[in-house]
Amino acid sequence: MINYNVNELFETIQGEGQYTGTPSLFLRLQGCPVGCSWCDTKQTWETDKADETDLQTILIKPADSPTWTALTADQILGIFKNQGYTAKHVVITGGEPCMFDLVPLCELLHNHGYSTQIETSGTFVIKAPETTWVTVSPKINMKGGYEVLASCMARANEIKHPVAREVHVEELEALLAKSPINKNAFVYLQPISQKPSATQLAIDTCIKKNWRLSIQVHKYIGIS
Ligand SMILES: C[S@@+](CC[C@H](N)C(=O)[O-])C[C@H]1O[C@@H](n2cnc3c(N)ncnc32)[C@H](O)[C@@H]1O
Ligand SMILES: Nc1nc2[nH]cc(C(=O)O)c2c(=O)[nH]1
Ligand code: SF4
Ligand SMILES: [Mg+2]
Repeated sequence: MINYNVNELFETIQGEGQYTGTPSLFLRLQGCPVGCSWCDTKQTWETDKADETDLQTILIKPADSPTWTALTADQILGIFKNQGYTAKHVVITGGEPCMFDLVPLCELLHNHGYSTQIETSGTFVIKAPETTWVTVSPKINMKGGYEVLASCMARANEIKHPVAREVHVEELEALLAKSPINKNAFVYLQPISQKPSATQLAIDTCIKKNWRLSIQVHKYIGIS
């Protein structure tokens, strides 16, 4: 049975991409080797045995921390059912969730009436059912290898690319030119860290390219 290392589990409103505004159960998995300099969840990078804790500590986490607990798919479903949550959309993020085989977890959730979405960097093979909504935020020139990234791009329901400078737009254009995406997939630009110059770049480029804008709504309204 697969153990998923869980950093956080909470109910909120999806703040990014196509599902923005959707009440969602967030499952943040521990571990990511990619190392983006601007990453807003650096507390998830290392899976240190000394940071292993119990479920109650994870459920009441008051602030970002590297603590995690190992849970099976059945335990995660049990928590979703027993916590009094109303959201029926589950967002699996991290860290890098595709370090885990997400098929058994997503299938179990689908069988119990939940929809699922994963947020991934495109640096690991995506192991999730066909009906899982896949958000790929491609980590270009990072560890992982091009073949994996290309297969993730082809699988994506949406591409969501963080930008702060023109070079980030150019690297996405270069990737899209050599790496086909689904004809129904959406392309989003997301300003890095709410910087006004990044937001302006994203606005201007989205209008020019007919792409979509994803601002991290949760950060503007001060929710997790
Ligand atoms: C924290 S990552 C976790 C999932 C996965 N590792 C990934 O990168 O997609 C979730 C999303 O937040 C984005 N992100 C991370 N730090 C950001 C920042 N400072 N500003 C804007 N977006 C950020 C990522 O690119 C990704 O789309
Ligand atoms: N509200 C909210 N929406 C989000 N969308 C993607 C997030 C992430 O950290 O992956 C995130 C998050 O941390 N909070
Ligand atoms: S891949 Fe995702 S979690 Fe990993 S460092 Fe980059 S933004 Fe952070
Ligand atoms: Mg976040």
